[in-house]
Amino acid sequence: MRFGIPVYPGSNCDRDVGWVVEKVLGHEVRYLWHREIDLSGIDCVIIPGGFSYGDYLRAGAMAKLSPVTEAICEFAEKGGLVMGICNGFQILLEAGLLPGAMLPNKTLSFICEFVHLRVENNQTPFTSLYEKGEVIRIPIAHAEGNYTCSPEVLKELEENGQVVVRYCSPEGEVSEEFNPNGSLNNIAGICNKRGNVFGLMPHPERAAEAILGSTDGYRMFESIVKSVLA
Ligand SMILES: NC(=O)CC[C@H](N)C(=O)O
Repeated sequence: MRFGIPVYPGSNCDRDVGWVVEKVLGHEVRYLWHREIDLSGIDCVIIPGGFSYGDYLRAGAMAKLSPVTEAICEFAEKGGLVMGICNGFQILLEAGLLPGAMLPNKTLSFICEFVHLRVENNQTPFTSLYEKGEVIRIPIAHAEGNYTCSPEVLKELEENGQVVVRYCSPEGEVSEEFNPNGSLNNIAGICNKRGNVFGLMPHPERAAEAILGSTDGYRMFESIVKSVLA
């Protein structure tokens, strides 16, 4: 299958995601410069992390206006699979493909560390190869990962199972102590109602090979392949 990876001025994880897709997963990649509008032949879009447009205004606020983002919105509208990692998640929020917004981390600092996540929903195309309730270890690296939304949206996210991964302790306990950035309800990643758009702050591509210290992120890529080729 073929993955599309948009590249905005300031993206910096595009090649990391491309490496995992091509060299580890063994599938095809097409890099999509931010002016690209043709997504034909692409089975899944992965919006990579980084600092698109220097994170000016707000992270993702300017990338929302790029031609490729409009094309990604149309792709998602048609049911195409879209995963946004870190800055990619921020762009999905700004573009309105996912509800809510990001605030600066509660620490008011950039955080780069391994965290634990509890898989809350394994009925998505991105998480089907995990167990429900499984605890995985994946790194975060961001300054604006403090997810927020209205009480109504939060209720809806929780009731619909749209909270896909949550920050937790190594044993799976969800509490303020194990919330690195202040995110509402320890939310680390959410999907849309339809389930074809998924955004998360942690970086699965940085936990996809043993040499990186964890392979827990790899099954997200494998889950996508399974759902597209099944
Ligand atoms: N690795 C990333 O994508 C993080 C950068 C992100 N723009 C931030 O909040 O700092």
